[in-house]
Amino acid sequence: MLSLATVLALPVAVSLYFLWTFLSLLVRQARSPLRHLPGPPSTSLFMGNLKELHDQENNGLVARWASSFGRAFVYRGFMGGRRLMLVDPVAVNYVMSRGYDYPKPDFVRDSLASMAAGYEGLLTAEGEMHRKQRKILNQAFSAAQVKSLSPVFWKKANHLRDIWISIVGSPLAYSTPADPLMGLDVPNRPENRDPEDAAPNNRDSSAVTTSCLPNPFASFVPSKSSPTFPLQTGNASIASATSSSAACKIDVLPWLARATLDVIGEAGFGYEFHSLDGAAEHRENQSELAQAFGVIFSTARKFRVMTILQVWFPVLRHFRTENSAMRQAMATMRKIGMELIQQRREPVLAATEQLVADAEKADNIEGDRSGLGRDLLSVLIRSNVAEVPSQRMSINEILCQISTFLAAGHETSSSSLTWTLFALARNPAVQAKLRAELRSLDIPADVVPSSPLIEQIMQLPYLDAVVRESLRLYAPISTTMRVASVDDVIPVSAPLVDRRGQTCEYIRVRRGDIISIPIQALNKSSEAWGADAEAFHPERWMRDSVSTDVDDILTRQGRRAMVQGLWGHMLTFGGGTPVNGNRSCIGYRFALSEIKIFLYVLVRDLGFSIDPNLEIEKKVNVITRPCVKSEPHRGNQMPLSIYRVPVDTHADNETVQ
Ligand code: HEM
Repeated sequence: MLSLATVLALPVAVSLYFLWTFLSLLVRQARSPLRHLPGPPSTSLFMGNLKELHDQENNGLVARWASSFGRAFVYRGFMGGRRLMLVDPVAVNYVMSRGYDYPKPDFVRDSLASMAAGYEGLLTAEGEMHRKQRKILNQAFSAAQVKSLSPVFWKKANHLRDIWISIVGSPLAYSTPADPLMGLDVPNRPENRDPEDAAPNNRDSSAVTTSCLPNPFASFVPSKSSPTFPLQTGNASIASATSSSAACKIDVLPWLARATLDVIGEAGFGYEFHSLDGAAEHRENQSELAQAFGVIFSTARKFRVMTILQVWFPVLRHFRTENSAMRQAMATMRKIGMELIQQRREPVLAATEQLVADAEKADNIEGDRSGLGRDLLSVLIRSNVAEVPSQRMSINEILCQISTFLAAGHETSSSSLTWTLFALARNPAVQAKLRAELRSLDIPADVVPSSPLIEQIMQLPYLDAVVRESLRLYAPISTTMRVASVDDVIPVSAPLVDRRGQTCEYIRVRRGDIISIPIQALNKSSEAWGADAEAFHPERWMRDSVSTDVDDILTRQGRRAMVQGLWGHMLTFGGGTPVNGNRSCIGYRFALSEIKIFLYVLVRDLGFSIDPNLEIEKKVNVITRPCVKSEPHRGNQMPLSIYRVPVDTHADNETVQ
């Protein structure tokens, strides 16, 4: 029998814990040097400035704050917690290039981990574990290895092109409403509904999405619309402009998400998701793993009060409620990951042993390892049996990498492709010029191009300029967050004046201070990119007769961005250094190659336009996705009109709406 004292002790201990945690956080906040920096007033006791920030991609809030408060200012997070926002290029470069001193905050890692990445995947690992994994995995993303994946990109791009052509040819054939996420309806079944859902019949509208809790796994975009719907009246001009075919309105977002999931499944792991076959009449082809991902992503998109409390009270992270569908989905992911490893283990290890034996026979002590498979799964399997601990990954680490790469590797690319097609639809002259360039290379669709031909696609200057400009204006990951793991001083490009009127040569931070890096706002800074920074203007990247070096061209245009970043003077793919934490995108070559090949295949034969009255907004839930402003109830979508462009159409004659 429990004594009364024991019964009372538990709630008292729990209350004390919460009080203690809360008070120590308040004390820490009060003592943080960030309190001296200027910033906007908090607009909510509980949410700080987060509600306003939620729409920052559409209202230019960060730029306005920066013009009022300077290049480093403080805004308020949950319960008024101070967060440092950096738009100063020197400060941004300093933080981003010190990935291990400035890791991802715990609540970000927790959030990523609970959505399939686990704590041991490349996105979530920190310190030595991350350094080891990055070194092992780099070989699967070398330029040569990515080049060898071109046939997969080509095949999937053509598959999508054929589907769109068949829809354009016969709109009604696809008019059955289908869930864009492979027809999944699992989370909507009453038995699978999450008890925390306020309005179970209106699942997504009850879930507030936010950019404050980065979650790349929240990114499978269950738009509420059918991926295709028949052409509406009023678009007759498109049909007449494209004599040989009518246009069809298609929500390109879910189609591109399917295509890029199929790409990473096959290119990374030799796994067929069959998600492009997932239109209404092919549901039986959808893979088990695709369905599991659907459940995980749609559950992960929800944002609840509990999530906020878990940021402040870490103990609550142990009380995550997962419904049965989520638990089942996680188990399926693990099971299929294990199957993939088992299937490939023997051939990979046999090939490795053979190479070692051959090397010994040839008295080659170093061992020629060039013949080893460098695909992601082979690299992972070999790492599991490596003798040297610094090259070895456990089975759990490998399983985490599989889910990490499947998730991180497809939604970013599909978001990027979606926004590029949107930009082309909104800029018909750019689209026509690009198509003319693409058609200058005559590659038959039914033949996988040779390596030199693929290289020619990669080198097309206008295609390159369009991709750069789109990745600048529509960075799929629009904000990233870091936390100071040590007390530090961050250098700045010019002295700051703090709230006390004192001039500071640097920013002082304390261990535990949270830092926001607004990637998208930096990419659109007029200081770096000029007065037309907000405009889609691929010409800014064009090589000219004086120079073929884009860096040189940008400098001469006075547009040289001051942020270093991994690629193109932008943080679109993040940044970092091997010495102190390279947290930049390991898959950027993969993404660039995939995006260029998809654009080549799709834009060469198909035209894209958009109703000029449609207002498209950015919605951020780690990944930036489009929404139609007047149709928030439909969720994420990008309805474009697609039509065939006859081969004899010349750029000058193209009258695209
Ligand atoms: C347009 C497409 C893509 C964009 C814009 C993009 C962007 C980024 C960014 C900004 C980061 C750093 C995040 C942070 O530090 O907070 C990142 C990390 C990462 N990306 Fe990508 N990514 C893309 C495609 C891909 C692809 C195709 C893959 C894999 C096939 C991939 C795998 C990863 C992984 C594993 C990380 C974590 C790296 C680490 O921490 O060491 N990404 N990506």
